[in-house]
Amino acid sequence: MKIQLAIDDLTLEEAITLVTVIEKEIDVIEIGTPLVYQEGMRAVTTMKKRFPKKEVLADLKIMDAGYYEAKMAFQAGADYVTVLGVTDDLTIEGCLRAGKEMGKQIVVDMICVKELEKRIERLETLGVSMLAVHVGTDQQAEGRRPIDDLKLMKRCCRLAEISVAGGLSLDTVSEYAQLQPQILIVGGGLTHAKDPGETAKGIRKKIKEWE
Ligand SMILES: O=C([C@H](O)CO)[C@H](O)[C@H](O)COP(=O)(O)O
Repeated sequence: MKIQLAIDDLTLEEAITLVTVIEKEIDVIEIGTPLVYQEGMRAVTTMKKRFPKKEVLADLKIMDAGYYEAKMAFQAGADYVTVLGVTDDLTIEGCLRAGKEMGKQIVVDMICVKELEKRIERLETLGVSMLAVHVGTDQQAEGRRPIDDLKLMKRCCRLAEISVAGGLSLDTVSEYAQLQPQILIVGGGLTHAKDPGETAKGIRKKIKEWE
C-alpha cells in the first residue's frame, strides 16, 4: 500500500520542508487543491524537480475542459491528476486521452457522487483505472467518514485501483488499511501533526501490519 501525503494549507516552502522530513515514509506527494490555487502549476513543477523519485499528484479536481487541464498538469510534471466523478463523461474521456498521450494516470475523485455503484460501473467502462473514495473537509466537519464508501468501492470495483481520503490519521489508518486500498491519503493527519516525522513512521508501521 502506498501513502499519499496531501498538502493543502501550507505554503510551497513549508511543503518542501515537510516532505524533506518525511520523504522516506511517503510514496506520493499530492499538491492539494488549495495549494494549486495558491501557487499554480509552479508547485507541481517545483515538487517534482526537488523530489524526482517521488510520484506527484496534482489535485485539480477537474470539472470541465478535461483534456486541456489534465495535459497542463502532466506537462508541469504531475504523474497523476484528479478529475471529479460527478462531471460529464466527456470530461472524463478528455482527461483519459491526455493521460494516454502523456503516459500518465487519471484519478477520478468520487466526492459527492450519489449513486456510487452505478457510477463506478460506468467509469470502469470508460476505461478509468484509478478511483478515489473521498469525504471532503466540509463533510468531515459534519462527522462524515469515508469508511463505508471504501467498503462499497472494494465490493464494486472490478479492475480499478482504489485510494481513500477524508481525515485519515495515525489513530484511524489501520481501519482503512485492513480494507486493502492501494493508496491511503493523509492530509491534515500529517501536515498538522506535532511531530510529522514520528507520525509518518507510525502510519507506515501500522500499514505494514496489513500488507
Ligand atoms: O482533497 C482534499 C480536500 O478536498 C481539500 O482540497 C484533501 O486533500 C483530502 O481530503 C485529504 O486531506 P485530509 O482530509 O486532511 O486528510
